[in-house]
Amino acid sequence: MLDDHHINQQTDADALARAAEQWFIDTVRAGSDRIAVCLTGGSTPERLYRLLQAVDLPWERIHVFLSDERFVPPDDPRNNMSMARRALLDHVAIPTNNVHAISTETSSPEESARLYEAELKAFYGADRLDPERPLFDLVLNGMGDDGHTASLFPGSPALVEAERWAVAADAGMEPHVPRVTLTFPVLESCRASGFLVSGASKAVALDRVRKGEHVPAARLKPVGRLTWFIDRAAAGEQR
Ligand SMILES: O=C1O[C@H](COP(=O)(O)O)[C@@H](O)[C@H](O)[C@H]1O
Repeated sequence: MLDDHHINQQTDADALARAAEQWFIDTVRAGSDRIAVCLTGGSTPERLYRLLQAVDLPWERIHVFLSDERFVPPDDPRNNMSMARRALLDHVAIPTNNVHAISTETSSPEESARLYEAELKAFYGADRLDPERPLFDLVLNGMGDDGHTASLFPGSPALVEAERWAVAADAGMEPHVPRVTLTFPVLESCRASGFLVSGASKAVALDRVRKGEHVPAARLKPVGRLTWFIDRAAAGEQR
C-alpha cells in the first residue's frame, strides 16, 4: 500500500522533472564529504538529467552508480550509462573515477554482476550492509509498464535475492537484452529514494502499487525516505 504522504504528484512530465530536480539538489547538498548517488536508466529520468546539467553541485564529491544495465556495448543507445552520460555526466565536472559504470565488456552478465558487486563493496568498505550506514545518499528508481524497477522483472528469481548485491537478469520487456541489476537490499540501502513515474502507460502498474498488490516496484522498502514523483497521466487522471 502506498501512503499519500509518499506521493509528490505533478501535472506533467516537465513539472515532475522539476520537482525531482529540487529533491535531488536538496538531498545531494545535505550529503557529507563523499556523496553516493545511484541513477537509473530508461526514458523517464532523461528530463531530470538534462535539468541537472545546469545546476551547481559538488561533482568532485559525488560518486555515480547505476541501478541496472542492459548488456549491450557502452556506446549502444540502449545502454543505460550511455544515456546518463549524454544527458548529464558529459556536461558536468565529475571526475572520471567517480563514475561507476556496470561494465558490459566482460564475458557475461554474470561476470559483470560479480565485478560490480565487488566494486560496490570496496566503495562501501564492508561486505555486509548496515542499516545505520546506508550505502547510497540517493537512489533514483524508474518503473516499467509491467511494474518492474531497475531490472527486477515480475516473476524473476532476482526479486527474492537476499545475499547478492548485483545479479544477472533476463529482460521481461523491451529491450529484450540480458541485464545486470542491483538487488533490493542494495537499492534499499539509501538515505533517500525516489521513483519517477510518468505517462498513461504506467497507470495500471501504479494503481497496483497504490493498492499494495504484488508488483516488483511495490516491494522496494528503503531504509530512508521514499518519494514517488508521479504525474497526472500516471495517476490515471488524464488520457
Ligand atoms: O528497462 C528499464 O526500464 C525501467 C523503466 O524505464 P522507463 O523507460 O519506463 O522510464 C528503468 O528504470 C530501468 O533502469 C531500465 O533498465
